[in-house]
Amino acid sequence: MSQFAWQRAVIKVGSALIAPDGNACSSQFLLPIAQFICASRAQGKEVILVSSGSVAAGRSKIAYKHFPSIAEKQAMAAVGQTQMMANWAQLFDFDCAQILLTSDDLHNRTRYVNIKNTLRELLRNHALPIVNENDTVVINELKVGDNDNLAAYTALVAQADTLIICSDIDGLYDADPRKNPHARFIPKVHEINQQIHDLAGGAGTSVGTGGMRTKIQAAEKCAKSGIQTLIVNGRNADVFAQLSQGKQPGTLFVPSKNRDGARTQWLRHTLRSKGTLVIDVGARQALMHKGASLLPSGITSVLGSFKPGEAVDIRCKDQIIAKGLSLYSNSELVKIKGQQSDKIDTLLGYSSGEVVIHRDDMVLL
Ligand SMILES: Nc1ncnc2c1ncn2[C@@H]1O[C@H](COP(=O)(O)OP(=O)(O)O)[C@@H](O)[C@H]1O
Ligand SMILES: N[C@@H](CCC(=O)OP(=O)(O)O)C(=O)O
Repeated sequence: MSQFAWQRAVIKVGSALIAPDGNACSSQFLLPIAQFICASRAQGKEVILVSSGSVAAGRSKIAYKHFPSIAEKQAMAAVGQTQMMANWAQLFDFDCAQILLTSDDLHNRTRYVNIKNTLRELLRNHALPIVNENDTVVINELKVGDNDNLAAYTALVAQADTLIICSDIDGLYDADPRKNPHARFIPKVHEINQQIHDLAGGAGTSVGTGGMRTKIQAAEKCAKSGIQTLIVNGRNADVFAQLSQGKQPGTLFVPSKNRDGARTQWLRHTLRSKGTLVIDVGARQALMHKGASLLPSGITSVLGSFKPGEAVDIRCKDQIIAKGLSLYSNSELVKIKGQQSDKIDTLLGYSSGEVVIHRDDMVLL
């Protein structure tokens, strides 16, 4: 079995472990995880917990008909969150700190910095941060939506070196083992490409959200930032004994060698796009394969409302291929799209440069 080393980890625990029967908290699977956290801290390692389960924990407390509405689920989360926190807190003899986040918080620079500072202070004071999505205040479009991606964002903000996702399955298989009994286990993934994304299916139980699909997305975010991700079966106590001995159970996603710098990370993960530039196939080719900047001539349409300096998605046909900072506003781009760069001056009466998005201000997605 391979060795597994880390210093600062985000450990994500899914609903299936917090509330295994789907409607109340249980400590059944949490004890080995808590023991592992304590043992790791005693070795000088730092841990941040991302814990799901508030909706499942509060399910039996809120009346609903066949399927709970969004408001009913939000009420379940509000009741369940305190129970989930209490469930963890009883397993530790140090302070637990509740952090509830939304996607907005992670995409706003001031809030992002505040989250980063709070996490740093909590770790410095040996408290255990326990993060969940703030389900009360978000509607679907503004949600991170699943705690796998929330855990990846948390690992980025906290500058962790490792993300450990504790699920109800041993790791990644080449098909969902709940549906295909012949699925084969994959212990290590060196590159997260389309083929790996295609292996992943949805949630395995009614309490899980996102399934393996969102775990691979989380692993990809981390890999691009130099963070390793391990998916393990949190129902198997032996997994945590192995981790404590520095061994690697589960599926390890090796971090990318060409890790993003801080600016690229900011562009890729933190900045929220205010609009979309649709480009033609020639421009796509130039961006994807020639390292080119985006010129007005390759833009076929402009969507959304944005100012110069704001982030936009770059789309070709149905695929968003890149994101970048536009030097021009949407109304300026409507006038210069499809035109040669030397016409910008004449069309606008001024020019902010011959490119619309400079290569240095762009990330391929
Ligand atoms: N290729 C795959 N390999 C392993 N598990 C998969 C795969 N595709 C889908 N799954 C499903 O993902 C489930 C775990 O995700 P999920 O139900 O969201 O749990 P969690 O609460 O841990 O996030 C597994 O139980 C399994 O059924
Ligand atoms: N905020 C939700 C998290 C939902 C979620 O992502 O669940 P899971 O797939 O079990 O990690 C809750 O606490 O119920």
